[in-house]
Amino acid sequence: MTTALREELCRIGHSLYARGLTFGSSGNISVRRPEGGWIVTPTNVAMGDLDPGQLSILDENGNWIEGPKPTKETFLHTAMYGARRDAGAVVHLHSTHSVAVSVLEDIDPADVLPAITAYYVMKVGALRLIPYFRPGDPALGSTVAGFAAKHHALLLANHGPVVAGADLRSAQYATEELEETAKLFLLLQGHKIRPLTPAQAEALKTRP
Ligand SMILES: O=C(O)[C@@H](O)C(=O)COP(=O)(O)O
Ligand SMILES: [Zn+2]
Repeated sequence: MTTALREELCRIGHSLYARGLTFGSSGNISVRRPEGGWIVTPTNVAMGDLDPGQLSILDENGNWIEGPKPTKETFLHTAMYGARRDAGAVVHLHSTHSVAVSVLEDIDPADVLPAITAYYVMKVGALRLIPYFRPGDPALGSTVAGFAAKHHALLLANHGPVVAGADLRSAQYATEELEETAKLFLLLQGHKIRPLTPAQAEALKTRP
């Protein structure tokens, strides 16, 4: 099982990198292990170079116990899991349009992007903006912990998205949907838009 999870994590990292959704050695991914603890990406490794045999292992307390040195955002991932007991995976990227939106003045920190499409509402919901912290600053962990229970998708100001999902695929797809919606939002700047109404958005919470 762990071997399959390691391979899946790397396949997703390679795919994200190949499609230009994160660059250089930016971004990090983690997944919960069925036997306890987490598999996380090592620090300073490009998503395109992830190797299933070279991933970091954390125990159930978030301590590094095996493999190469984990991402410097380990506390960010563990803060997400701490607040969301149902989360099985977390993805953080530097996807361009999401980062661009994170820099805009006059966005609503409680709900950064309008409900442009149904798919966005279903995959992301209310996107919370987190104030700027230097990457790797442990103070980011406590701030994130305060919002993550209500929001599985967070946008770190002047940095990028962090998204939790039930499993790797869910976290990946939600992060990709966030990036595409950020792109649409930027494309629509200067245009009058007609987002979904609150009633239309609310109706998406129940399955047809
Ligand atoms: O922006 C940063 O520096 C980190 O958040 C990041 O994306 C990559 O850091 P590592 O995972 O430690 O390589
Ligand atoms: Zn980052």
